[in-house]
Amino acid sequence: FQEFPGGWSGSSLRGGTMDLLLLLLLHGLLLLPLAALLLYRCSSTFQYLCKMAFFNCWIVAMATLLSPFAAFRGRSVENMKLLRASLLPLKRFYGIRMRVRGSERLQLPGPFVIVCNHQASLDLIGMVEVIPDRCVPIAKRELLYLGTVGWACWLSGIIFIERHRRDAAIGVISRTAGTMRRENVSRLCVWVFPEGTRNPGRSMLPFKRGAFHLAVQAQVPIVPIVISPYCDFFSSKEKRFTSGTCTIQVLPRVETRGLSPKDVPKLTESVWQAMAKALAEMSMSDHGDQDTEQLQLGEDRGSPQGQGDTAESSK
Ligand SMILES: CCCCCCCC/C=C\CCCCCCCC(=O)SCCNC(=O)CCNC(=O)[C@H](O)C(C)(C)COP(=O)(O)OP(=O)(O)OC[C@H]1O[C@@H](n2cnc3c(N)ncnc32)[C@H](O)[C@@H]1OP(=O)(O)O
Ligand SMILES: CCCCCCCCCCCCCC(=O)OC[C@@H](O)COP(=O)(O)O
Repeated sequence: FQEFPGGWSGSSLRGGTMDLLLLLLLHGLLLLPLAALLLYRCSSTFQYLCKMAFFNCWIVAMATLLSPFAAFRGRSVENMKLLRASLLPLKRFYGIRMRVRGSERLQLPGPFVIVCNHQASLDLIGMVEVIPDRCVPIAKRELLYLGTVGWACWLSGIIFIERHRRDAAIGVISRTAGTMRRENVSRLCVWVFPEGTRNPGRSMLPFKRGAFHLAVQAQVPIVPIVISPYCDFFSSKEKRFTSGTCTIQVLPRVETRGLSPKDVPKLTESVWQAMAKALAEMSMSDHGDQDTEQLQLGEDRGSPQGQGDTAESSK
C-alpha cells in the first residue's frame, strides 16, 4: 500500500516532464525552420551550403527517379534528353539568367567535338542550355561510383575515362573517334572539358590533348564554347552563391579535315587562344552585351586557327 502513492506521484512527475519535453520539442520544431530561415537570410555561407546541398540532392533525386525509365531503353544517347530535361529547371531555382550567343553555330549537319571551359559542377546548368541532341560528355570515371547518378550517366551513354591511366584513356578516345566516324548517318557529338579538371576563376588551365586527338582522328570540326566566369554570383572558395547572369558564347568552328596527329599541339594551342580571348572579353564586359556582340561580329568568319602559335608549354 505504501508503494502505491509513491508509484503514482513518480509517474505523474514523469508525465509532467514528458509534457514539458513535448512542449519544448514542439517549440523547437516551430522555431527551427524560423531559425534556419533567418540564418539563410543573414549568412551567405549558410545560403551557399543550402544551395549546393539542394543542387546535389536534385541530381540524386532526378537520377533515382529517371534511371528506371532510362533503363527501359537501355544504354543510349537518347537518354541524354531525359538527363537534360531534368537539369533544365535548375537555373530557375537559382535565379540564374542564361544568355546564349552563337547557338546557330551548333547546328551542323555532321558530327563534331565541343570543347568547353570547366569552372565548377555548376557548369551542368550551362551545359544543358546548349548541348545538342545526340551529344555525350566525356567524364571522369569516378562519377560512375555515385550510385544512381553513376547509373544514370552510364545509361545516357556518357563516356568514362580514367584520367591517370593515359593509355586506357587514349584507347577510349580512339574507340570514340571510330564510333563518331561510323555513326556518320546518325551523327554523334562529344562534349569535352579539355582542362581535365575544374578550374574556378577568370582563367583557363592549359588544355589536355585528348579532345583534339579525337577531332583529328574522326576528322570532324571542333566547336569551342566559353561559359562566362561565375565570380559575380558564385564562388566555392568564398562560399558565395547568389543570383546572376551567365553568358554562354559559342565560337566559330575549327575544321580539322586534313590535319594529322602532329598538328594536334598547334591546334590545341590555337583553340585555347581563341577561347581565352573570348573569356577575357566576357570578364571585361560582364554586363556590356553590345560590346561583345560587335566584337564577335567582326571576327565572325575569321579562321581562329590562324592566330597565335605561341606554343606556351602546356605542362
Ligand atoms: C537519365 C536522367 C538522369 C538525370 C540526372 C543525372 C545527373 C547528371 C550528372 C552529370 C552529367 C555529366 C556531367 C559530365 C561532366 C564531367 C566533367 C569531367 O569529368 S571533366 C574530367 C574528365 N575529362 C577530361 O579529363 C578531359 C579529357 N582528357 C584528356 O583528353 C587527356 O588528354 C587524357 C586523359 C587522354 C590524357 O591526359 P594527360 O594528363 O596524360 O595529358 P595530355 O597532355 O593530354 O596527354 C599526354 C600525351 O598523350 C597524347 N595523347 C592524349 N590523348 C591522345 C589520344 N587520344 N591519342 C593519341 N595521343 C594522345 C598527347 O598528345 C600527349 O603527348 P605529347 O605531349 O603531345 O607528345
Ligand atoms: C550517392 C550520392 C552522391 C551524391 C553526389 C551528387 C552528384 C553530383 C554530380 C555532379 C556531377 C558534376 C560533374 C563535375 O563537374 O565533375 C567534376 C569533374 O568534371 C572534374 O573533377 P575534379 O575537379 O578533377 O574533381
